[in-house]
Formats: sequence, structure tokens, C-alpha cells
Amino acid sequence: MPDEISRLNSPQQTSTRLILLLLASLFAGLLLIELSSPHVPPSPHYLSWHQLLETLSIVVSTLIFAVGWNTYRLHRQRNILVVSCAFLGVAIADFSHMLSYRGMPDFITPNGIEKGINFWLLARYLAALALLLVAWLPWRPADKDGAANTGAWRLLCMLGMFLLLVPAHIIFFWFPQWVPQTFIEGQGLTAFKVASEYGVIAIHLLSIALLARHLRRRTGVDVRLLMGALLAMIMSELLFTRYSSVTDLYNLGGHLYKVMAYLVLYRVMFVETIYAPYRALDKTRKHTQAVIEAIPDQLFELDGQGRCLSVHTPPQGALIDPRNSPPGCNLLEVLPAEAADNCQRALEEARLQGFSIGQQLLISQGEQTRCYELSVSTLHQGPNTSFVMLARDISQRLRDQQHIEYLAHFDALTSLPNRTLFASRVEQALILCERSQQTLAVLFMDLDHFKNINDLLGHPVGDALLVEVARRIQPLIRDEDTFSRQGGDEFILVLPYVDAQGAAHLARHIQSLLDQPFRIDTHNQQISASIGIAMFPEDGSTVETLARHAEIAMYRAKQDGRNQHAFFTQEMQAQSARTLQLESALRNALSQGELEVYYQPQLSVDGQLVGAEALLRWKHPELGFISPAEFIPIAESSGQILRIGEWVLRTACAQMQRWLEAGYPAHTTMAVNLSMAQFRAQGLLKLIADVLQQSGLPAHCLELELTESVAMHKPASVVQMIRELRKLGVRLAIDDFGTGYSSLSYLKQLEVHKLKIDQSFVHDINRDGSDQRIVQAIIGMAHGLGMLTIAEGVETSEQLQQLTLMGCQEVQGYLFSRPLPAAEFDALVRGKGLLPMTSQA
Ligand SMILES: Nc1nc2c(ncn2[C@@H]2O[C@@H]3COP(=O)(O)O[C@H]4[C@@H](O)[C@H](n5cnc6c(=O)[nH]c(N)nc65)O[C@@H]4COP(=O)(O)O[C@H]3[C@H]2O)c(=O)[nH]1
Repeated sequence: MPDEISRLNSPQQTSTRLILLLLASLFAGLLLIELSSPHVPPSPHYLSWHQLLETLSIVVSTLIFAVGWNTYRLHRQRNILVVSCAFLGVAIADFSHMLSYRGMPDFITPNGIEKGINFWLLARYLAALALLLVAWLPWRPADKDGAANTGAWRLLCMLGMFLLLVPAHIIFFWFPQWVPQTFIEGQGLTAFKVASEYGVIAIHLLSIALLARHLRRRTGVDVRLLMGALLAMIMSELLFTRYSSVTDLYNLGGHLYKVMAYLVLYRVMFVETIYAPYRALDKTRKHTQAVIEAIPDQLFELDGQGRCLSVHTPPQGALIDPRNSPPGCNLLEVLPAEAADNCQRALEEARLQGFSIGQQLLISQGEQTRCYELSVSTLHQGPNTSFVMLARDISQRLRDQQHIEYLAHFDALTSLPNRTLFASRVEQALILCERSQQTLAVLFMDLDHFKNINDLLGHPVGDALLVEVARRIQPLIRDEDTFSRQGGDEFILVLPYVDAQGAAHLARHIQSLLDQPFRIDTHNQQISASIGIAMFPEDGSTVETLARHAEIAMYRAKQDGRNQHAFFTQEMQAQSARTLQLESALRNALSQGELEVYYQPQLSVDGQLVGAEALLRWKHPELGFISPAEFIPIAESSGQILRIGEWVLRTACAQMQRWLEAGYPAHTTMAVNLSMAQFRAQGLLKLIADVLQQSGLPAHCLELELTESVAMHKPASVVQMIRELRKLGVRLAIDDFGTGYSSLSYLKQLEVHKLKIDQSFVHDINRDGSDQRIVQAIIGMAHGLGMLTIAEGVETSEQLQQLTLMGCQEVQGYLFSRPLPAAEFDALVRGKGLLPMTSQA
């Protein structure tokens, strides 16, 4: 049935075509009747024709009544109920009209033309007024109050109809004189009769006008078809205004048109009450089917015993294979025992409360175990209970959940506990140690120069190294210990019931294990670690304190030369407190005028001034002079170096420009230290250009000093940046040269102007043969690459002599002067005659 219906066109299309066809043929029929009527004599068999047509009309009217009346409970459209009841009335009135027709045996009282016309008009007005009501009232369901109210409405309507029909029949049978005359024998229809027919036509026209409002709206009813029925009724009425004999062609045509109009009306009622619900049902069925097809779960319809009434199987992840489990098989018998029990439980639950969600079934499939989650709802309750059950394969979801839980507690790279798990485990360990009054050791381990490995060899190598480090240390860890990665190259080991001696022993063991080279891809990688140790209860009683103190101790191990371990001490605590104090004091140092730039002369080996190095000084009102070696790293780590470094740059450049204006040689340079953060900061080029422009200092008089470690960081970007700086015209020097690992080829790419030999090599240059060889190699390399060399930290004339002999071109150190405030620097330069004679002002 639904398929048959789906083959039908939409009601809109059907009605438009039907209406046009019907109206065209009815109109043609009208013309035909009009033209042929004078030539067609009244039919001698008219009574039979009349009976036939009226019977048809009564049958159709009864059908209209039947479909509307019987389906009212489903559609609850009051309009349809009104039409239905009215057409019951029409059927009865037409029946009375047929039986009262002249020529028929007397129907209760003697028959006659007027008696027949009276019943006729009653039927027509009933139909017309009912349809007017329908066109006027809105089309919507009566109410949602249930069957009781529905029955009451039907009864009311039916009663109303009989209240109208019964008195009308009584009048037409026994008091016909109360009704105006409608037909005069020999003359034909009276004006009243014709006017009455026009009245019916007027009501129909009014209905059409009212219906036209709904043409563009979506109403429940097929408005076009209804309008068509009304037009057919109008044509029928027109014919009835024209007849002069009850047996002529007009009369016959009018009856025929009436039957056709009622047939169209019946179709409207049929579509609305029977076809439309089926169509909606079909639509719902298709929709449901599409939804089922889209469901990635296996869907079962089961009876009360668990037998499969129907199964929808998705392409993947089915609970049971439908090929092995034909329809009608009992699901509970097909499933493994434990899964069947759970399934049974879900069905019971659904039977009791209407639904069941969340029962899980574990099914072994070869090597794998899959997990299914059931959702069951009860379709029918009672003796014929049936269920709809969805079995969703949640194996992947469970795996993902497990993975997420794993990631929440373990480090994805090394599979070691992460910070979260570490914290909870250590808390437990601390409680146990406290109870048993035992010690606990926290080891904070940081790999030395790990950043360089990441930068030079790439992150994949760095990651592989971290994994290997973890793997090497893992066998040293006991069950009660916690070995975790905190992020980056930092690891923490927590060892309950271990004393200081044991902790030191483990630290040494770890360091000796790391001493062995690591093979990563094709690289043989050497790494070491600095380890800080904090002990419970002496160094703290909480996880955070112990970890922080162990970290402070680790920094001390780094300061002391790396690849060693250090225990946390109170002195370190004080140091760390001082770091915090300095960090906060430094924030206001610039605005409070506590910072000053000192200048240290840089000379050629024959004693002429070639430049000055700007060195920052901080005099704190309470703490006194604080060494740059102490506060510069703090400024770097707290991010203040950018602000402070810019100020140094501007002050030093402005100073050198003033000195140049005061007669210093035009090539005198101002060397300014650039820290890593400054060098890597966005906008360095713009800043330098701006400083030069503001101060007026020629670019070649500014020399930027980068330490070798800065130059080594991310070599490719450093080379690029140095090129950009060279384009600006500024000079570049590599500070502390010899302490890093610059290769000759890398140095060549850097294209700096000057190498600054680190003072650690200068210090023992007269005593230590290896320092001499290093310095000689640096000078030789610089010469080879066309770079100048300057030695810093020259304190004695022997050192100067040695450096001169080795070919070093420039020197700087306490032998000539300590760093001085600008005025003292100038006085010194002039006092000692460090400027060429021509420059002396
Ligand atoms: N023993 C000895 N030392 C000598 C001798 N001649 C000079 N010095 C010291 O050696 C350091 C040379 O500066 P540096 O290597 O750039 O090392 C500097 C530099 O890295 C950093 N620094 C200083 N000022 C600034 C600055 O404005 N910006 C940045 N980024 N770093 C700065 O702080 C470090 C330390 O600066 P200072 O304490 O001023 O220490 C200076 C200087 O006073 C000598 O004959 N013997």
C-alpha cells in the first residue's frame, strides 16, 4: 500500500491538473447542453435516469459522510466532521427528494414536483452552508482532549443535523403550504425557486472567495480540489435555474453535474482523511528507514523471549553476524553465556521501567575482546512484549578513554608518571614516611646542555634521547619509588625510606649510567645530568617544597660545573630568596636611577684607544653595588633585560656620539653586550636603526657583543640575523670566545668583525701552555677569517706582552683601567693620552 501511494503524485499537482480538466470538460458540457437543449425532447425514461443519478449522488454523499465520520478520531478536524454530518443530511434529503419525485409512488404523503423541489433545495442549502462553514473556519485539529471529547463532538454534529432534517421533513410532508411556491405547472419554475438556486450559487461563490485566501498557504485540505467541487456545484445550480420541465435536458444535466461535484468533494475528503495520513505514514516510514540506515549500531527488534523479530546490521561493528543468526533465532542463545546474562538483565530492566541504558557486553572475537553497550526500549507492554535494542560497539571509545586516562597520568613520550600522578604518589609516600618516621629523598635531575642537542640535532633526536635516558634509569627504580618526567629535560625521582647517603649513591649511579654514550639514529650522543637533592623531613614536608628545594640544589650543581649532584642547603635557600629580592628590586631600578653605564677602554696593543665597552652597574640603596654577573641573569630570566638592555644601548650610543663630537677618532667603537633574549626579540633591527638615528652615532661605531653561546643558539637564524645587522652597518663581536663549541665552518658563516678571547684563557697565558695554544689557535683562526681579536681581562704587562707576541691586535683589562663612569673614562682617556695627538682637544 505505501508503495502504491508513493507512486501517486503530490496532491497539489494532482488537484491542479484534475481541476483544470474537470472545469474544462464541465464548461464544454454546459455549452453543449445549452446548444442542444431546444432540440432534445424530454426523455420518456427520465424517471429511471433521475433515480440512477440520485442514487449515485446519495451513495457519494454517504461515502463523504462515512470517511469523515469514521476517521474523525484520527484527524480530529472539526471542519471534516461538519462536512460529513452535513452530507449525511444531504444524502437523506436527496433520498427524500428522489422518493418524492413526480412519477414515483407516494412517499408518506402524495408526491409532486414541489415536494421534490423542497427536499432538493434542503439538500442543496445543507451542502452549500456546510461548505461555506468549512471555507470560513480555520483548518486545525479540534483539541487534544482525547476520545471522550471526540465522541461528544460527533454526537453534537449528528444531533444538529437531525434537528434540522426532522422538522424540515415534517413541514415538507404535512405543511407544504408554509413553503413558498417553487413550480407552476405549465409555466415552470417560480421566481422563488430560481432565486433560491441563485442563493445556493452565491453561497458557493462566497465559499470560493474564502477558500482563495488559503491557496498559497499550507492547509490540511486540498483547496484547489475543493474549489473545483464548488465550481462544479455552481454549474449544476446554473442548469437548475434553466429548466422548464422536470424531465428536460437542463434538469438531467444538473443532476449529472451534481454527482460529479460530489465525487470531487469525496476525493477531497478521501485525500484529507485517508490518503494524507497514509502519505504521512509512508514519509515517516522512509524517514525512520533512513535513520536506521544511518545508525552505526546493530538494531534488533526482539520479542519478550529475546527472539529476533528483525535485525538491522551496520557495515561494521555488529554484535552478532546476521548470516549465522537467521531471523527468529533467540539472541540470548546466540550470545556467550555472560553476555546473554547481561542482555537478559537489560531486557528485564526495560520491561520494568520502559527502557534500559548502559548494560555492557564483552565478546571475544579471535584475539580481540570487543565491548558493546546496549540501549533497550519497550515497544509493546503486556503479553506480547517486544523491545527495540541498540547494540553499540564501544571498543574504540573505551580504548580512547583508557588512552586519555593514561595521558592524564603518564608522560606520552617516556611513559613515566607525569606531574599529576607524581604529586598523588608522593603525597602517599610522604604520609607513609611520616608515620614510620623515615626519611625520603627527592632528586631533581636536569640534563646538561640538552637545549643545544634539540637546537643542533632537532627535536626528534632530543625526544629519542629523553626516552633513552628514562629507559636507562628505570631499572634503578624500586616499586615504592616514583620516577617522573616534569616536562622538557627535567625528571624527578622520589625515594621513600632512603637517607642522604642512599640518595647521593643513586645520584652517582645515574650519572655513571648517563656517562655511556647514547646511540640515537646514527649519532653517538654524550649527555650528562645535574642533580639536586632535597631530604624529608629536614628540607621540607610537602611535595611542592621538597621539589622546589631539590630544583634549587640542581641549579647549584649546574653552577658548580654541571654533571654533579648537590644537596639542598639553607644557604641555597637564602640565595634563592636573594634572587627573588633582586628580581623585584630590579623592576624599579631604572626608574629610581639606580642603574648606570660604566665604560671600560679597549686599546690597540700599542696603547691607542680603539673603543669602549659599555658595562651596566646597579647601585641599590640598601644592598649596595650588585654585580652584573648576578643581576643580568635575573634580568634575563624575569624578562626585564629587554627594557634594561634598550636603555643601555641608547645611553651608550648617545655617550659615544658625544665623545665623537668632542674629538674622539671617528672609528672609535662602543661595544654593547646583547643578551640572548634581546638578540632573539622581534624588532631588534628596528630598535638598532632607531637608536642610531636618535643618537646620530654612525653605524660602524656601534659594536654588538654576542656571547659564543648566543651565537651557537639556532645557528641558521643567527647567521641570518647577523647578516641583517651587518646590512645596517654595525659591527659584531663574539664575546667569551673559546668557551663554546663554534666550528671553523660555522664561524666562517657568521662573518663577524671581532673575536673576543675569553679572560679565562688570558689569565694564565704566561703559565699554562694549553691556554697559550688555545689563544694562539683563536688568533690564527681569526686572522685566517679576516677577523680582529681582542683579549679581555688583561691584568699584567706580561699578559700584554705575550698577547702582542701572539698577534692579538686589541686588549682590554684592569691593566689599563677598570670600567668607569663616563666622566672618569673621558678624564682617563685624556689624562693618559690614549687618543691620537690630533684628536686631543
Ligand atoms: N677579573 C677581571 N675582570 C675584568 C677585567 N677587565 C674587565 N673585566 C670584567 O670582565 C667583564 C667583561 O664583560 P663581559 O665578558 O661582557 O661580561 C659581562 C656581560 O656579560 C654582563 N653585562 C654587563 N653589562 C651588561 C649589559 O649592559 N648588557 C648585558 N646583556 N650584559 C651585560 O655581565 C658580565 C659581567 O660584567 P662585569 O662585572 O662588568 O665584568 C666585566 C668587566 O668588568 C680584568 O682585567 N680582570
